[in-house]
Amino acid sequence: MALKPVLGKLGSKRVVLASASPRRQEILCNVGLRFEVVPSWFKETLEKSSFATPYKYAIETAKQKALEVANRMHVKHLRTPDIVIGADTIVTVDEHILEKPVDKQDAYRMLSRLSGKEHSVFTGVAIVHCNSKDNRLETEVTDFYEETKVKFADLSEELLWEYIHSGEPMDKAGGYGIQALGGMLVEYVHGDFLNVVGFPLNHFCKKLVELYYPPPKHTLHHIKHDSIPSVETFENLSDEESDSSSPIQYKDAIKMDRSKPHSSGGVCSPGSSNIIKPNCMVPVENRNRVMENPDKFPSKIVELLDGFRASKALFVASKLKVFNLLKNKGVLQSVDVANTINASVCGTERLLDACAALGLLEKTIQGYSNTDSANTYLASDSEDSLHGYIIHSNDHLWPLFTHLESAVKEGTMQNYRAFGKKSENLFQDSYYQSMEVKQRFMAAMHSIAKLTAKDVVTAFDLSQFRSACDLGGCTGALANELVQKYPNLKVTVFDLPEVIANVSHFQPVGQHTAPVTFTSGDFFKDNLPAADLYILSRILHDWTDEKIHVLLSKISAACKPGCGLLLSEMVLDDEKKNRSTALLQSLNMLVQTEGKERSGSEYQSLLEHHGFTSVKIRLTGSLLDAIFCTKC
Ligand SMILES: Cc1cn([C@@H]2O[C@H](COP(=O)(O)OP(=O)(O)OP(=O)(O)O)[C@@H](O)[C@H]2O)c(=O)[nH]c1=O
Repeated sequence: MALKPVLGKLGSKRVVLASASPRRQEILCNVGLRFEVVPSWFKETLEKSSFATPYKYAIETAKQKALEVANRMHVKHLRTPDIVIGADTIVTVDEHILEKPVDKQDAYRMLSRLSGKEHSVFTGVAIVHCNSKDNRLETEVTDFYEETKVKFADLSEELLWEYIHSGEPMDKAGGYGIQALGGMLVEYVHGDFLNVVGFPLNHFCKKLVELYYPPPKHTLHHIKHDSIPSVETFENLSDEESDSSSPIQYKDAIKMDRSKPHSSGGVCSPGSSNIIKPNCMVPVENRNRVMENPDKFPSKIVELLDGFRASKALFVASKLKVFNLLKNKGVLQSVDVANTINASVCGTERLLDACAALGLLEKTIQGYSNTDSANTYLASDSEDSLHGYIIHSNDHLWPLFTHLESAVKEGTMQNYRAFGKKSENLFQDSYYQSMEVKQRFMAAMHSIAKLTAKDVVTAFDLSQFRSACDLGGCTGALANELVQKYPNLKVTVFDLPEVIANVSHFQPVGQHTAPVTFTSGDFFKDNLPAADLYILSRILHDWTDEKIHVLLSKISAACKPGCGLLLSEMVLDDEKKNRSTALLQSLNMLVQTEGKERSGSEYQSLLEHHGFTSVKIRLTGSLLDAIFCTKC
């Protein structure tokens, strides 16, 4: 395949898209690029008049977005990404730069300016290569821009307002979306259509070729097609060569591999499903889609086949406290590990080797030691440990998943099959039936909440609220993060009495912020504590739509106009085919609860039904996304 090597070069790298734009995510997803999404917090406030041309402004904003994410990820001691991609789209007309409208009047001003005229859409893109040296972040930035000209038809007042009331303009530069209803306003497009949508894919691929391969000019062919912009093929690029760590190294030039089956040369054909056509919704490919070349080894399928073995190796090493031992002792031979954990030498050696091959441990001639991420996330006594969730996965989720087939056939939870107990009252019967199970469950929820809380509380500006109530807030991990970020906020955690009785040993020590208050009760039965911000984190996914309506109507009744509601859940894409972690989590909800994961539009319609408006969704790139709305 001629196209694959270009993106294939990024296959072994940790690529981060520093953008909350769902369109950018779709465009890159559609071509099979694997990446994480970490939206940038950079505020688009650069002084426009200080830039000689609009595109320089777009490039600089794109650069600042990407650098902010690169720095944040580095500082947070997450694994520093290899590449961060940032982009910024602006519309220019009559020497004015139009960004996203702030309200409907602003959208009106923008669209009436564009009416009957040709304007330019610029997208600036920054590709930031990151390198962590002596704990310092080094970055190398490559940037470019693309311009597309678009002409609008004359827009009547009626059409204009109808379009504005559709809600489409609000999160889009220039106040329109050419890929949807906005396409109906357009007379012509000159240039790259995807550039208008938010990401100049063709130019991006050319940049990758420039970065990773010396372009042998004589082999570039141009293909023209009526409806599609011309595309240069990259057909003599092989994806078999070793990956160079620096993209700037031109010397490891690509070699033609004529022995490999080639595509017929047409990069984009009219029938190709990866092309976004004007006025039609973009099909989103699953980023983890099993794309195998049948002539080659089916490595993706084999990886999936192995998945359960890898999970179980992690679970068992965690259960046997191997990571705690190595954190304390540094480096040990397998025999010493075996003796300490009271296990066979031959079994321990195989487990340690598997963990090393999976990247959880380092293996040297001196013996085995923890990787940095094992020290941070796998040792049970670490601040950010995931140990609780791992043990919950082994002891609770694993038995449930062995009954996945029955769950799929019957469409119901499998608690009875897995544990011999009916779950009439889900939490009481499944998680709080014994002290041991309850503590394990709380530790699991605590570790996930700690891992995700910062992303959730910073997804939206909540500084206008004075009191918050985290319904089902369990150990208070999210609440504690909230009071750190908003010291003037008084936060109450509301949860079942069994939970509240056990929260004390999960509280942070030495924290100098206002304490969180814990109140016991059942949010389905009891009155809710008064607050001007309610929070439901990983709650709605436990329940059916009917029960969600009961809960939301109670919250809605407790809310005065202007009160906020913050949800955090894994949000599925609307077509439910793109976010495999969230889709697997939905299977996870099937085997153990009445609930499921939902898409952004599903949450939106549930919320709007109860008078919550201005529903905003932030994909955080972490394990939990955030949804915010206000009571009107
Ligand atoms: C003209 C046009 C724009 N857009 C969207 O407008 C946003 C631009 O804003 P941005 O500041 O570049 O990006 P963002 O959405 O704020 O995301 P981020 O990268 O996080 O700053 C992006 O979404 C684009 O798709 C469309 O979807 N269709 C169109 O026809």
